[in-house]
Amino acid sequence: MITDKCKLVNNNDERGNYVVSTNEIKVGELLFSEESFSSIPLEFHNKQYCFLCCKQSEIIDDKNTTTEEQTTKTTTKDINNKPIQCKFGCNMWFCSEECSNDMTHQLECSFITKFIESSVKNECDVSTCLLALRIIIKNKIQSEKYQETVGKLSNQKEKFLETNKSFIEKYENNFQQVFDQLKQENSDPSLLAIFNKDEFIELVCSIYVNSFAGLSNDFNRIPISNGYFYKPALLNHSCEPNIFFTVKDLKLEMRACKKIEKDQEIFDSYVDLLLPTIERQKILFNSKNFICKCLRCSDSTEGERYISSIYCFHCNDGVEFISPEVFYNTDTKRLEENWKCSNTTGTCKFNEKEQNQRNKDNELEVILSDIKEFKEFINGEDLLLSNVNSSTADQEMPIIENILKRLLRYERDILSKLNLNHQCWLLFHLKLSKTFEKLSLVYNNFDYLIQSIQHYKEMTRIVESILKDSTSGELVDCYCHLGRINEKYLLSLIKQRNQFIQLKLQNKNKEDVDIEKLNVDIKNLLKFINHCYLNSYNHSVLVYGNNHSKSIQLNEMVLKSNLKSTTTIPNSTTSS
Ligand SMILES: C[S@@+](CC[C@H](N)C(=O)[O-])C[C@H]1O[C@@H](n2cnc3c(N)ncnc32)[C@H](O)[C@@H]1O
Repeated sequence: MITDKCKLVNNNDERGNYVVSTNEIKVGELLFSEESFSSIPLEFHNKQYCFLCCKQSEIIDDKNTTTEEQTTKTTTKDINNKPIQCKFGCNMWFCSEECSNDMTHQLECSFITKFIESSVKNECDVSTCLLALRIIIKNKIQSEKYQETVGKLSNQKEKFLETNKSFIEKYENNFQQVFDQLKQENSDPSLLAIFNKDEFIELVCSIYVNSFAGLSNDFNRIPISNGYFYKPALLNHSCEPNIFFTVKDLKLEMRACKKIEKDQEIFDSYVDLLLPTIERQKILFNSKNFICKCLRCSDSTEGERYISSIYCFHCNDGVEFISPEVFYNTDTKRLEENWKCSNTTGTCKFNEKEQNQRNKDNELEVILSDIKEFKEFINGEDLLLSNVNSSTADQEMPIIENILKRLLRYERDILSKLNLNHQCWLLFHLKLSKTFEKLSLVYNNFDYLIQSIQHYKEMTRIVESILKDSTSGELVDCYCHLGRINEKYLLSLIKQRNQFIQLKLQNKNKEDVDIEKLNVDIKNLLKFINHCYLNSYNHSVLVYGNNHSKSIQLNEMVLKSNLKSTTTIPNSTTSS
């Protein structure tokens, strides 16, 4: 038994050991709560994250500006905890004296700068190297705990040697260079004796396969830490998982995101579920050494999600789609796609061709290359948008207009050929929603906000249809943000209505404005905002639990936007 709800099953096939439930588990029920053996913040130079416990503290910036995200993560306790810089030499930041004086850190301190520099030079992942270093030291201090937990995780080095030998060599070189340098500098031999290359490499492989990312506590969910846990690492992967995990500081919690029957296998997901099959499979193959055979991966339509599907250019009826089946080619040793049309009547010319010809079809190749170009374009423009503000807007506007024009051209020429759930549509709606929201802020313009809302709604629809019957952190964020942008729209509407009333009172209103209709619109909008926050809250309680800061915050937003508790429609100065 791992907990009272699940047990480990020993198994020798390629999937290895796995975990099954011992009872029926309801959606939202907590399966595990475990503190990591060791963790490392990803932004290790940033004073906002404690280098030891990864806790995120609030930094009040010099200009005293508070963004939406900053507000969400502020807590009174955090503000009181001023970051402390390491006094042993590495200059990292800690949340408290206790963390900065920790024995593990004192022992690792003199290695840190060298490991960072060498890892960058050798193109090794710095956080993985720092985490391996910390685990080795902690193993010496808490060897019993190590042996009983993470020390039992299966060895992953052999699999990496089989599939990715150069990966191992890269990390071996890195380790060797750091230690040669330390020896030359006459570092304390008793300290150097703690480390050996084999243990380091085994840990690096294990961290790649078994570690868990902690995401920021705001609604952007940016990866901020890498943690090494025991029980959670026993779970196998599925692209249709039945649990959702969250990491906060050092603690990982897993909750059921679907109902789990007794004796059913428990799966988490090692990848972003909004990605199409080929991208998920590449990540799993390259960093976790296996090919996923779950139902979603085995079906070219991804269980009718159609994230990679293209309208069939032969059937041309808007009903049939060409979709890829992903497979591992043992000759090329690569993951490849086999394309096929969904038309089963035998009338599709695309399907009449041999598989090889289908994959090399000219028209298909053009669309796939267009998709690639579109994705490169979408990923390249974020920086520009984040820099725009009212003072620079006039200079930036021509560039933004150009981006919008290009996006609309892509919509007409490329996206119109893709299923409405295609990954490109998701990226397109997200990008346009962000762009219009930014523009509405800079120009205080109503129409931009409406467009931003429309695109975000469509994006939320796609996310929902990908996640299907499952609850998830992504849905918490989607509904919360949808509520937020609608709230901005609500404020604009109220402001407009109040202006009309003022003008009417002064008999200056030349337009025949229907104030009653505006009031109904405002009421309906408030209802919709409440519905968004309620949805977000309901998902949050299931995936993060009642006491999580997001659930508490969302509960307040639900109450605030509840029409029944709001006796009058809020005016523009009191509502927020
Ligand atoms: C975090 S471990 C999970 C526990 C593992 N089965 C064990 O015995 O230690 C991840 C490794 O398990 C295997 N694995 C996990 N999910 C799998 C799946 N869906 N299909 C095949 N192998 C899988 C892969 O070898 C992967 O690198």
